[in-house]
Amino acid sequence: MIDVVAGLILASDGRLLACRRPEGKHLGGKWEFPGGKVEPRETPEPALVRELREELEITVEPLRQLTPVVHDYGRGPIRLIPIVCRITDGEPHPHEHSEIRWCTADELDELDLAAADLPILAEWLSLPEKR
Ligand SMILES: Nc1nc2c([nH]c(=O)n2[C@H]2C[C@H](O)[C@@H](COP(=O)(O)OP(=O)(O)OP(=O)(O)O)O2)c(=O)[nH]1
Repeated sequence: MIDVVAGLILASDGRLLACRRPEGKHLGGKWEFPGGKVEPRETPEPALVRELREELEITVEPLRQLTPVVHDYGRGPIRLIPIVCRITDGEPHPHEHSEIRWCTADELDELDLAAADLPILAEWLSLPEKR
């Protein structure tokens, strides 16, 4: 099982940052919550901080973890670990995505998200307090 962290980056206005995977890559054109694979002997929160520095040039503070989702795209199972976080330093500049967008809950619902992200969005939308 491969562990992948995904950051639900929460802005002060309640929007979340959605990122689009580049064409040509696995799941190209799909939207996701940015993050990546957890390395051996790494734990999810430091992995998220590392990945978001690399991908977006931001520093984040993890706030809380939501329910992990196990999914198989036909290349073996991944465990997608969602972590709500906020930016403590920097503005997002995409290095590995074709597009990034701050989205309200309704806007997220309209995006063509990667399949493994759908239960994560559903949990987020169901939370009475979005923080
Ligand atoms: N980072 C991230 N990956 C996700 C999300 N949803 C989702 O299904 N994935 C999948 C895509 C990949 O199969 C896997 C890890 O993605 P990655 O972006 O870290 O790795 P990668 O591009 O090097 O993946 P790969 O092409 O080598 O498979 O998790 C998500 O919200 N964020």
